[in-house]
Amino acid sequence: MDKTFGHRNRHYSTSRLVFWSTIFGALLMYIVFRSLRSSDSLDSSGSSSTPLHTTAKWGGKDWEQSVQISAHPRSGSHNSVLVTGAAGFVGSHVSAALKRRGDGVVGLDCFNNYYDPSLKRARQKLLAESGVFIIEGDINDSELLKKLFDLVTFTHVMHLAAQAGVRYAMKNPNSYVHSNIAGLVSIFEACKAANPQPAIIWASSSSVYGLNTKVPFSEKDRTDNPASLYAATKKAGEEIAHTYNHIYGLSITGLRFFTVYGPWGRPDMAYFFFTKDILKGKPITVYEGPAHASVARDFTFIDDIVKGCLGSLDSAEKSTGSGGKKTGPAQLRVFNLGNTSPVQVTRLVNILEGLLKVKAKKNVLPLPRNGDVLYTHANISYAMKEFGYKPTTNLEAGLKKFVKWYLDYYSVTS
Ligand SMILES: O=C(O)[C@H]1O[C@H](OP(=O)(O)OP(=O)(O)OC[C@H]2O[C@@H](n3ccc(=O)[nH]c3=O)[C@H](O)[C@@H]2O)[C@H](O)[C@@H](O)[C@H]1O
Repeated sequence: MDKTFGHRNRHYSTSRLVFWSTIFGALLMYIVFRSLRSSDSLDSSGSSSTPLHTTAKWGGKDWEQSVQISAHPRSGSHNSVLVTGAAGFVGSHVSAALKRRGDGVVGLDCFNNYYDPSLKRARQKLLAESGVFIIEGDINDSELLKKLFDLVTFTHVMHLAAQAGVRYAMKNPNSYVHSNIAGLVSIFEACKAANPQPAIIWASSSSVYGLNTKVPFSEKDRTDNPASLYAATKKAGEEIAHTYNHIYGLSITGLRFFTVYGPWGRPDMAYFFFTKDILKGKPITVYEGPAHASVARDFTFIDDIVKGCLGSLDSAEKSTGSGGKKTGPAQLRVFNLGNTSPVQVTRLVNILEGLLKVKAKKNVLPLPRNGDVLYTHANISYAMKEFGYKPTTNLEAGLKKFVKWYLDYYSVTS
């Protein structure tokens, strides 16, 4: 009996072993598959098609205390600012500048993997050392936003979180809808429901000018022909801002940034990966327009952009709504924040070759139909008049500061 059982047992235990090992194997495969998909990091071509937002965790007594301490302004300042995208390029520089002058600053960032998250973590660490707490969370998390507005009476929201990048929009369109449309509405919804309502300054883009031929670009120009989904989501953002201003009395200022560059920049931008590839001896692709026309950008150094962001914040009027109703007309503005002197991309490469002391290996290709435009050029007279915006760093000087940072950060001996 025992034997049979034994035998059966043995037979039974063998079949159980096979059964459970099959289950376990399948489970293991599933876990590996899921973890591969969630850590689906992008190669430089940005091939992932999964939305780049992440589910993050927040809350608890310690967390609430960190938020309130970080949001508290130093004496002499009355600003408590929520900076979304605070671990990003512009967001981290703006957060540091606000904190330096005594404003209370709380950051919010989803730390997605659109580009190397370790760069975002390094920015987060630097900001933590100056007393800026960055919450890991998604701007679409309305629960989180409500909690933040319950904890802090924010005077301003500097909304810089977005899915950036003109060309990547063709690879992962959902990420642009999630961050630049749904995310913007989520922020506006939280602000409209707050009492008192904050004033909002948010990142639009020079790309809204799209295929316009009248240069330099002025805020009064029509922006009806965006050339990329990225540009279209920013243009849509400006229309959405108009409705939240009109209905709820939110004071809203849109900032059309013109190809921002500088230390702690974005690895997905040409000046950054050109530097990396030139140092590695890898070829770079330089686009050219029809009839070999050179492509140009009104490259704007990050320190000038920070001045534009703070000037916009300081000149923003209060919102006029409360409890979801407006009590009077509210301020609605859009500013060009550029350098007013476009430079050809070929010139950018020459400057980098000089700074890096390495000759670039260039492949010249026609500008692909990937959403890129031939040129940008900002008319900044409106921002100049409204709050004295005045860029002071030209491309040579700015790239010198960027290259110095790059060589140090990646501890590359040039
Ligand atoms: O002003 C903005 O609102 C946008 O600025 C930035 O977009 P762009 O101005 O396109 O910058 P970027 O990609 O660095 O290409 C620079 C130049 O290099 C050319 N370019 C690019 C890649 C390449 O391989 N070769 C090349 O010649 C390319 O044709 C272009 O002429 C931000 O990414 C975007 O998020 C948004 O903020």
